[in-house]
Amino acid sequence: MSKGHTIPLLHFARLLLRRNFSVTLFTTTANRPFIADSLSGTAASIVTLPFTVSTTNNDIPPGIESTDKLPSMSLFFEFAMATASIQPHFEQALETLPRVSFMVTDGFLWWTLQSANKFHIPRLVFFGMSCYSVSVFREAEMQGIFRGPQPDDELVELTRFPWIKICKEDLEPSSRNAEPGSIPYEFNVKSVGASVNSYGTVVNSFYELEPLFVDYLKTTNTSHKYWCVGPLCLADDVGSFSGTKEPKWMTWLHQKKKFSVLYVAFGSQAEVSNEELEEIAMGLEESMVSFLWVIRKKDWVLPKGFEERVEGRGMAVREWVDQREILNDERVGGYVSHCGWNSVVESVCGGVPMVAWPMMAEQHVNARMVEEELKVGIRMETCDGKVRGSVKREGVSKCVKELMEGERGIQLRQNVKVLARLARMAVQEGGSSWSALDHLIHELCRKK
Ligand SMILES: O=c1ccn([C@@H]2O[C@H](COP(=O)(O)OP(=O)(O)O[C@H]3O[C@H](CO)[C@@H](O)[C@H](O)[C@H]3O)[C@@H](O)[C@H]2O)c(=O)[nH]1
Repeated sequence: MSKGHTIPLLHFARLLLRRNFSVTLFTTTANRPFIADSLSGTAASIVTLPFTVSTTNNDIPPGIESTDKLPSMSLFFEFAMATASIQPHFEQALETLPRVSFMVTDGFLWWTLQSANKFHIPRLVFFGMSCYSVSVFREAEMQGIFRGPQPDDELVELTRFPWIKICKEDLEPSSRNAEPGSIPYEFNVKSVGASVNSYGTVVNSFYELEPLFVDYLKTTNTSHKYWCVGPLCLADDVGSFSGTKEPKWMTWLHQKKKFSVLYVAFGSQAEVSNEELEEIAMGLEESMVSFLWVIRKKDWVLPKGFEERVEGRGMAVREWVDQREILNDERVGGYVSHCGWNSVVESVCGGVPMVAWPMMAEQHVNARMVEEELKVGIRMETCDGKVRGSVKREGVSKCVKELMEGERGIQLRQNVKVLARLARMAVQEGGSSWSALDHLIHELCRKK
């Protein structure tokens, strides 16, 4: 019930359909059109379950069934906890299905493990995170870094991976400071507990991207399996989600030169403040680079005269775009990204280097991976150099110029192109992700 989780799961469904599996998608009323649209023309069945949010203080208006529609992401934990009301409907529907080989459910829907156990169906978890971030969080947790006495922004070396240094600020404050008994704490305990006790995890990644971390997860927890079957975004032809009429931004993009356009977008749910939007606008204007900027916020007004001043060179849109199509266009030469894992993977597959500007969830650790481990991006400069420090127009302008016009940008583009090639090889017949899916199918279907 979050676009960043739904989209890769839909791609995974396509992979299974292509291998002649019969696939049933469970969703809720308001989410059904998105799912049905994405899977149109396939043989997937869709089951719609009712969802009524009932929270203690009624902060979540009725009819909200996806995190990108929440009035504020601070309501996320209440929203996620409320999904447990779907469980009886889910189980009723499971009773009507023919024999099920396995279920793949979102890591946030912890209660699906109980249902899976009741019906003797192996549950595979999908969290949508990289093996790098799961490994880093696990090691940091075991070393007690997030509860240590050091200042929030002091970097601490991971004993297991000594070249990686992280600080408390790399973990979301709502998780770091969650008190036992609080909703965030209970939610984390439930979802992590259910995940650990599930049969295995499906990962939207590929072995060659992060071999050390895939091996680490596989060897440190032998009772739980990991299958890297990605990049899942390659399961679908680019552009297959779009309608028939070319959107105005694609027509605009098609008039530009190779590698000349900077794409700026922050995923489906990050909350960018009005002050930050103002700094982005002014930074992009000052940089003189050509840009395509997706502003999700409907009620924020662009600075006076901005559109006239950047006319021809820059375009700002508020619609839902086909991001994969944009990142696969050779005219796009850089991406200012919040580092949601899907966006990182899509950027890698498109061969597009990044300016990493993490905002929430595990994105700060993803940003470290992008810059320090994969070497396919630079970190957005904050005014005080701190991980969660504020970003000003000078930082925006400097970083995007470095990416689009500097020597470092050229090197990063070369690095990411290598990974893009490896990504394609991984999903081809005989590639690592192809084989991982073979093993998954063989193991779970033979088990039945
Ligand atoms: O206009 C838009 C906006 C988004 N997208 C797509 O939406 C997805 C967004 O996913 P992601 O980049 O991962 O960002 P979030 O939506 O913020 O994802 C959440 O889920 C991810 C997977 O768990 C986490 O890595 C993130 O931190 C978390 O915020 C991607 O496939 C984008 O291509 C579009 O196609 N068009």
